[in-house]
Amino acid sequence: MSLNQISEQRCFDGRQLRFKHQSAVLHCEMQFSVYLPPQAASQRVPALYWLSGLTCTDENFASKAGAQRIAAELGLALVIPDTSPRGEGVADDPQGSYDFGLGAGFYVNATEEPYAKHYQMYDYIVQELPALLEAELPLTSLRAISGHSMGGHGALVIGLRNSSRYRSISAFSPICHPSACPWGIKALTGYLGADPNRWQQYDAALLLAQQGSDLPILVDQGLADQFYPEQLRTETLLAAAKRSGAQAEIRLQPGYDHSYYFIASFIEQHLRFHARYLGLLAA
Ligand SMILES: N[C@@H](CCC(=O)N[C@@H](CSC=O)C(=O)NCC(=O)O)C(=O)O
Repeated sequence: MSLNQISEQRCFDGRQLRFKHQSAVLHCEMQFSVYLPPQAASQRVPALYWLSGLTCTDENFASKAGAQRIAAELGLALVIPDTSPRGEGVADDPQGSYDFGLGAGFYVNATEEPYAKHYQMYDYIVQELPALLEAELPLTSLRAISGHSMGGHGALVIGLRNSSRYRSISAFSPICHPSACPWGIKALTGYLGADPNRWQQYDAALLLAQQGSDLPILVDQGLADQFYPEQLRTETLLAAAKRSGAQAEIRLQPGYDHSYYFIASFIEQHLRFHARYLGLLAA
């Protein structure tokens, strides 16, 4: 067993678990959380991968979103990775700011020094973690992907680029067009270098406009979000969906901000959306 369990709590007759493991891709020890619904005691279950935002660890979503009750009802596992590599020797932002480096891996494979050795979060989420978890835990290979803000960007990019590995994509308040917002430009320059041509593979609005989507997409964006529209650029995703004819529902929700109160308000709808495409609910 290459997973070391750190903690366990009973939750809606299922198990809220936390593990650590040595990541070969990230070259460091990582922690992540998993919720196993009660059905996982007797059978393998599909999983929703949740990618969190800037400053988060694997604990924010597990403790704030209130997703476990519906996940237990549906028979859906929740896999909640950390947001960056961690530990001594992992380079951070030189200024120690919250939007780059530790807690801000942006789900890319870095090519620039001193980040390239550890900041390989794209491969960690797409390849290493599912392979590990499907070998060690009662999970099927049916997956969906979702996330918030930086994690919404990660979910959209990873889902769009890996349509054979997921059944559906959703996002809350995603950074839609990182090539053209302050958070994104800082991160993509730092991890990938100054050439914007290298950023396109990690830009959901550009990917969606160019290739459309083989997967259904659900996005919720609060209209009282302090980062909307400057950082999130939701209008670019709306335009890309329209242009490509993708099966994308992008909802603007009056009064909601960027917080986990917003996520908690709509997470049930996102879980039921994914459950339909994972075969857990009638279409
Ligand atoms: N500290 C920053 C804002 C940090 C922040 O709002 N983080 C969000 C995600 S933002 C995009 O990726 C978050 O999820 N925080 C954790 C939580 O539990 O709310 C600032 O001061 O502006």
